[in-house]
Amino acid sequence: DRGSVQNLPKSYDVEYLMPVSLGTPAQQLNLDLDTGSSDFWVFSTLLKESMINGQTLYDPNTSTTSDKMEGYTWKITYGDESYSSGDVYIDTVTIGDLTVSTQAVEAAKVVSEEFTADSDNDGLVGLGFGIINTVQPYKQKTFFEKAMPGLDSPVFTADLKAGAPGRYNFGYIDDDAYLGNITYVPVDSSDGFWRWVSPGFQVGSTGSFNSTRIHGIADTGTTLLLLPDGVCEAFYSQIASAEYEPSQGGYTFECDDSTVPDFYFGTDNGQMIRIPGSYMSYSKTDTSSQRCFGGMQSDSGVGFTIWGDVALKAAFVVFDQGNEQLGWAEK
Ligand SMILES: O[C@H]1CN[C@@H](c2nc(-c3ccc(C(F)(F)F)cc3)no2)C1
Repeated sequence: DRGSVQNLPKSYDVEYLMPVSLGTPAQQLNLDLDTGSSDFWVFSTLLKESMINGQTLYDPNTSTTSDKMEGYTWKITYGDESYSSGDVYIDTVTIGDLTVSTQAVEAAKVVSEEFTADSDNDGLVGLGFGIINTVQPYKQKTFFEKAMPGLDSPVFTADLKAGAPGRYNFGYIDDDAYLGNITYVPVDSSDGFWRWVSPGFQVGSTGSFNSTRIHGIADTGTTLLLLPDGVCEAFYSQIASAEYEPSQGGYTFECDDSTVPDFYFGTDNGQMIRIPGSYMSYSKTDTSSQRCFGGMQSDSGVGFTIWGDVALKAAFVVFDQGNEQLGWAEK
């Protein structure tokens, strides 16, 4: 079996949403696929009105295939301190023609103000590893873990694009979606993340390769590229107008600065992925100024590197759960 679904970036590629069908008759919601968490949760009719702001709600009571998991609850907090919690139902879920008939659907009863404010986002599909699922008393499998046994191949792929629709595929690798070869690196899933080690980085096409092992996770749900301070300093030192502005929350530079270099990160045996300099001007810091917030920022607040959308949208990425490895290819 296999599936394929288009993903759509929101403005500034802050997050990528995909259509998902839940229940019978099908209820279609737009969800955020997040490889950095492992809960499948949705805005639902269990929410108070004050927490809803245009989102599409999953209504378990009108689905003829839903069953409430009595006594089961969930509560999750994300990297930006946003959170949600609620009850759990079993129902059928279809993503890109791939159906899981008994998915644990976590129906929100409470969401934080950040989720309420994000009116396009109807919930998250966590495709990290199930050991970090938050459902109590017994954790539940991710959509991919439920689908995996029936798939042609135990993989899903992420093809995120800058300011354009991309695609998530399940169960197969589309050889027309990338250039050259896919380089695989081992994944340590013990903390539930897609954690891998990059051998180093290079700033600019003429820069030297810096061999320094960078431990981090591939996280489709994080917008930016969060890297060790030394790497950020090496990159921003090459940009004439770059400043570290704690008041703005990190590195900024003039949006029209023509000295912004490309950034390359190593995967394995000499392969590097090139992130175009244009991906590094994330957003205007405020309406008046012509300064942009950098797409690369320090990971010091997190404790490990996060290869978020700024990096992932430069590559074709294979999340190979069957073999616990990540595949990287140029595109
Ligand atoms: O926790 C880590 C796991 N992956 C990262 C992640 N963060 C979110 C998120 C999405 C939407 C919102 C909100 F809508 F603005 F509230 C907040 C956080 N989704 O994945 C961070």
